[in-house]
Amino acid sequence: MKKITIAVDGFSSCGKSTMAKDLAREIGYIYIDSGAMYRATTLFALQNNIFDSNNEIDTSLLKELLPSMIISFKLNPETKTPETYLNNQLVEKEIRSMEVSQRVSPIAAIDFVREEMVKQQQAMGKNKGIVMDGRDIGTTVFPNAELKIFVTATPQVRAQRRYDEMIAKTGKADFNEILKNIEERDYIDQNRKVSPLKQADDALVLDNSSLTIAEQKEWLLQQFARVASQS
Ligand SMILES: Nc1ncnc2c1ncn2[C@@H]1O[C@H](COP(=O)(O)OP(=O)(O)OP(=O)(O)O)[C@@H](O)[C@H]1O
Ligand SMILES: Nc1ccn([C@@H]2O[C@H](COP(=O)(O)O)[C@@H](O)[C@H]2O)c(=O)n1
Repeated sequence: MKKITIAVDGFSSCGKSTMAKDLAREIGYIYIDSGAMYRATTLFALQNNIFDSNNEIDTSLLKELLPSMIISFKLNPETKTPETYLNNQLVEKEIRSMEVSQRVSPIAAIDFVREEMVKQQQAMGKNKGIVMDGRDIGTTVFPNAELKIFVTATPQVRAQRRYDEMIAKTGKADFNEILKNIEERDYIDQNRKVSPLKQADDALVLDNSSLTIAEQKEWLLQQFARVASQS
C-alpha cells in the first residue's frame, strides 16, 4: 500500500498526540509532535534570557541565536515513543512544564520561528509515511495531506484530562490554572497573523469530548484504512 501523509490538528490538550501516536505505532509510520518543537524553542528562549521580567520577547536576540538551536527526536527504546532533544539534551519533561506552557504561544506566533519550524517539519515528511500533530499541519505544513483530522473537545473536558494527567504524574495540579492556560493558548493560536489555528476545508472534524481513548483510536484507524485504500 502506498504511504500517505496524515495531519492531526486541533485545540490544546484535546488528545491529538495520544491519537496520532497510537495510529503511527499501529501502522508503522513516523510520528512527529510539532508542538514539542515550539515548546523546545520556548525552553531555548528561557535558557538564553530572551524573555524580560515582563515576559516581553527579545525577538532580535532570538533571531540571532536561532541557528544555534537544534531540535531532534529520538525513539525511547522502552516506551517506543519519540522524545524531544534540544541541542542533544533530553528535554521531554522540561518542555511540558507550566513555565513553558505559559510562554509557548507568543513564541509560536513569531513569523521567523514558524518559518524555520515549518521548513524542518516539511523535510521530516518529504517521504510520506508520517503522522504529524499540531495547529497548522493540514493548512500550512502539509496542505496536500491525504488525511486531515481536526480534533476538538470542550475546554472543561480538556482541562480535566490535563489535570488528571498532572495529578497522576506529579501529585499536584491546579485545575483553574490549567483551564486558563488552555483558553489563553487557544485564543493566541486562533488569532495570530501567521498560520492561525483553523480547520482545513478538507479536514474531518472529531469532537472527542465523550469518546474514550480506545474509541477515538478505532475511529482514526477506520479513517486511515478508508483513505489509504483509495490512495
Ligand atoms: N478521549 C480521551 N478521553 C480521556 N482522556 C484523553 C482522551 N484523549 C486524550 N486523553 C488524555 O488527555 C490528555 C491530553 O492528551 P494529549 O496530550 O494527547 O493532547 P494534545 O491535544 O496532544 O495536547 P497538546 O495540545 O498540549 O499537545 C492526556 O492525559 C491524554 O491521556
Ligand atoms: N503546529 C503547531 C504546534 C504547536 N503550536 C504552538 O505550540 C503550543 C504547544 O503545542 P502543544 O501541541 O504541545 O500544545 C501551542 O499552544 C501552539 O501555540 C503551533 O503554533 N503550531
